[in-house]
Amino acid sequence: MGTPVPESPVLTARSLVKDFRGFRAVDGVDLDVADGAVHALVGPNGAGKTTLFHLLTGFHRPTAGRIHVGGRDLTGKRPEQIARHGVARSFQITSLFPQMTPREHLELALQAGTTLGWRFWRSDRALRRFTDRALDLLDQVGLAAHADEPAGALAYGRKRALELALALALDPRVLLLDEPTAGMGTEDIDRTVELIRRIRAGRTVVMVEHNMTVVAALADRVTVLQAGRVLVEGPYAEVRRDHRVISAYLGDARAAH
Ligand SMILES: Nc1ncnc2c1ncn2[C@@H]1O[C@H](COP(=O)(O)OP(=O)(O)OP(=O)(O)O)[C@@H](O)[C@H]1O
Repeated sequence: MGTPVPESPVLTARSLVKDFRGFRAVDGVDLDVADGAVHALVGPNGAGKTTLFHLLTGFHRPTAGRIHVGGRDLTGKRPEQIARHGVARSFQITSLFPQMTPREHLELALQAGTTLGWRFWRSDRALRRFTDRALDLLDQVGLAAHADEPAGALAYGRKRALELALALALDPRVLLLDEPTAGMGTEDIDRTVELIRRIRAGRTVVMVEHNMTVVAALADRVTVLQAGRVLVEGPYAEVRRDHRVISAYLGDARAAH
């Protein structure tokens, strides 16, 4: 019997750096996201969470360092190339088309994601397949009853649920969520936590999240960033007790609420 091999991470970053005209927003970050985990990125305002998120999804090119997904080096790849390797991110509401219905958004996303040719997906059978899958995804995020309303008329929480469904349309192995509960009231937050619990099955979730109750409810591991660096990394229960985190982040957050 050999030594047990530690669970291999699905997503890793090594010595990741991002400079903006001389300002170092991400400063040598190492990150290991375990396969199947919910991994939260937290930290005070300006810590570099969003910049790191953009680096991991190819929306920013790193100044230095490397990013691997499933053992493959994807450093410097474009967002669509990274998406093709099973990494999808939630999109912001601003990317929704107000006149289009949730079903139409999903059908479009599913069509765009197919490798089948134009002729194929114009056939009735193919279109029906997209419609069935679109309705299935809308059902998963609790939007089945709103499938045919204009997206612009949906309540805020439902728009965010539609963003999630759009990311799920790619059936990603790794799903990155940018502040999934930002701007939500308690009811929508609870619903979103339940939703993430459901959709995490069979995939890995990385989320930037300010709400520590949400982090506590969902995250297996937490990386705390401060001034572009990893301050602490570990399970939430340990991280929340770490005195450096309490003073750098939780203390600030408590003071602010
Ligand atoms: N495009 C940019 N150009 C210049 N500076 C930037 C740019 N994007 C981010 N920064 C700076 O990098 C630092 C980290 O920003 P980032 O948005 O990643 O932090 P954050 O942890 O996500 O903060 P918040 O919680 O407020 O969203 C900040 O000081 C910010 O002003």
